[in-house]
Amino acid sequence: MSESRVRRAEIAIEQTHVDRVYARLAELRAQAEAMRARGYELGRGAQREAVFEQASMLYERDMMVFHANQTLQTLDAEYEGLVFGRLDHVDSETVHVGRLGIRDAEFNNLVTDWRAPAAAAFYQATAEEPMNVVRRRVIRCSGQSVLDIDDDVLMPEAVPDDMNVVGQGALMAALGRARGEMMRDIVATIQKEQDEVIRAPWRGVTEIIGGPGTGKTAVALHRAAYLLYRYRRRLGGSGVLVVGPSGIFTNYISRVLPSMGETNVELRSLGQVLDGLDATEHDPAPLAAIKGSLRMRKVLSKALRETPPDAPTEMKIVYRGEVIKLDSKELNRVRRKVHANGAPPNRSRVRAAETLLEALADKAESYARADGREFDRARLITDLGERIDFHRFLVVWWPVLYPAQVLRWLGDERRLARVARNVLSPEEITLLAESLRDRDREWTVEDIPLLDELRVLLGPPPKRRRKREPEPEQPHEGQRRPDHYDEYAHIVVDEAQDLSPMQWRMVGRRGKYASWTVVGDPVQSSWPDPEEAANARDQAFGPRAPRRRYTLRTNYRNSSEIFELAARVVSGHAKPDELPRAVRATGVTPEIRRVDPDSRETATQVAAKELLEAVEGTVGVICAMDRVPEVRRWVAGHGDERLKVVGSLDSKGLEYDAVVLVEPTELITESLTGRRVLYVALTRATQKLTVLASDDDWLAPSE
Ligand SMILES: Nc1ncnc2c1ncn2[C@@H]1O[C@H](COP(=O)(O)OP(=O)(O)OP(=O)(O)O)[C@@H](O)[C@H]1O
Repeated sequence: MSESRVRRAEIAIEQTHVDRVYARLAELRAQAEAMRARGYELGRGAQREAVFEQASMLYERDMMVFHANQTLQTLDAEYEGLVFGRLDHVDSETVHVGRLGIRDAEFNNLVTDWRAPAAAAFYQATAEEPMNVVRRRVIRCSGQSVLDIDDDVLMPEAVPDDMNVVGQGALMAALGRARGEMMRDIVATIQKEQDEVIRAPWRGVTEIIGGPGTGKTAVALHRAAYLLYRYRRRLGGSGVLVVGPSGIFTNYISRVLPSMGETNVELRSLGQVLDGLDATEHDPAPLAAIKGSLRMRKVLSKALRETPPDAPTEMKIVYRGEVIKLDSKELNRVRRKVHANGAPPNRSRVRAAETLLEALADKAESYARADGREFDRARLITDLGERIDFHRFLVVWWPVLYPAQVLRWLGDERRLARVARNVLSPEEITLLAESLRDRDREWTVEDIPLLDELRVLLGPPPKRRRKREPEPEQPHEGQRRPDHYDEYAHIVVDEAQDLSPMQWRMVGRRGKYASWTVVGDPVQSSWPDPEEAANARDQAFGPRAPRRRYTLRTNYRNSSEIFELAARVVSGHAKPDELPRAVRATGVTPEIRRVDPDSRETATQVAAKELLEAVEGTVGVICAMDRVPEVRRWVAGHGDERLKVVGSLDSKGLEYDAVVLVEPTELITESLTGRRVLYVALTRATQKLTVLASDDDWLAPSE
């Protein structure tokens, strides 16, 4: 038989199996629907029963509806190719591997979940250690149709006569495929070194180190899916948080987990970690360095002890015909005394009232003593403590403080200089005050950890009393995170090398009892003080957390030609063994075009057009952050959805079929860690790269 007929015949065999799987899926769905309906029915019946039966029926109803909903949620996920693999074992047993485990009515496995131990050989078997697998087959589907198959023979000596082997290289085929706007899952082609990381124990801290394109992000997301599958009880309730560098990035990876049926995962960019805020803009590098440094803790904790700008500087209250007065010095003394207790200000209202009353009593006592009068201290304290004018004063003198308000106070340079004395330099104080002064300015990504720090330092504002409304009766729809609960059971931090110490504190707060998967490439780091960040990071993990570290060494993204150029640019900043090995040669070398500044716009338009024509998938135009609006205007005319303009810092973690890189030297000069940012930008393309440069500085051997 010719190769193509064999292939067609084998595809037909797999199609028959896939058809059985979908038929069974429809049955399971119908059963789950019926169960849910029965559950509701039971609930209605319960209302007529005596209290005891009622309670047990309602419980049963809740459980039925809960399980039915969970099953439906799993069955309804939009699986891209439910079945994607098959193992033929030496004893002729076959196992189909998929995104979900499905059994037939007799409890035989139709599909084994990729995360189950029985599927591990799909990723771990090699020719050296075949784990009794004769043939490993990758099945590529679109919806319910089998498009293609690809086989690996692991035990050539054990191939039976009637076993056909088709094609070769599912991995290379996957790597060469066009990229879309969203990252895809890699369940069908996870490599052995990656699988080890995915299935590593859940406790403690799992660090994934590796160069660009080594699949760190993909592996971390698959690990989250794996952990949720294996430890659903432990992790399901308080959930998994994935923190990425930018909104563009979290959007880019947002389809991966749902495509594996996992929805109990929260994806947040660093600008979104604090509930209710969504910062996207970055501060310039020198300012970001100040705001990210641990020194800001000192500044903030001093700032909130200051007198609020609008607070009265004097208190006068009339008691029994006499005016008792506290001047600003005396009031400040009272304030200091309350703060000396160390409790958050929003929790110190009562103490502030008591201390103020004591100060008023001291004052009145001194007047009385001077006049030789009798004085009833306890009486004065009780009387004044009940007076409305005393409380009116208290709410403006010791107001409830909100993080945004306190941070804005520091826009007043004199105030900032007072609280940052000996902590920040005068230049730093000027720079920071200037950035916080403008009230119309949106919060930046770097402001968010400061606001979060203040949130904790200030304590929660007292709750307004509201009339309690009865909760509407609802059967619970599965394990849900409680609202406003900001702790997680597992936290994945991507691009961890860039987190500032203050950002580590913010993320650490959400994982006091969590286990961690931390992803990074030290060579891509854009944070200037790695040691300070490492300490903050260790604090976030907790001192006793067991740690394991994995290094991924194969670059699956870039063609070897593209990666060679990137490696050259960063050579002075990385040890040779820190750079990964790109496995896919395309024969297409990157193009470096010399453009003078006047022709930049046209050159960008031309290069973008060429690349859009040359590749099937996405094209990214990467430039310095400052240049983004201008470059967006230049290429707006293309009107092609596949074309995206992105600033250097926002390009982290993303990838495109082809990239136009505009003025590489500008990427070096705009950031504190220069060449590393350029290295990131140069490693975004899978197939083609065009660099437009008006100078050669970026190519010069680095210091
Ligand atoms: N085993 C695999 N099979 C198929 N594709 C893979 C595999 N491993 C990685 N890839 C692909 O390689 C590309 C790079 O992966 P990913 O973005 O996870 O790398 P990264 O290490 O996080 O990169 P960077 O640090 O540069 O952002 C992605 O398109 C991913 O799907």
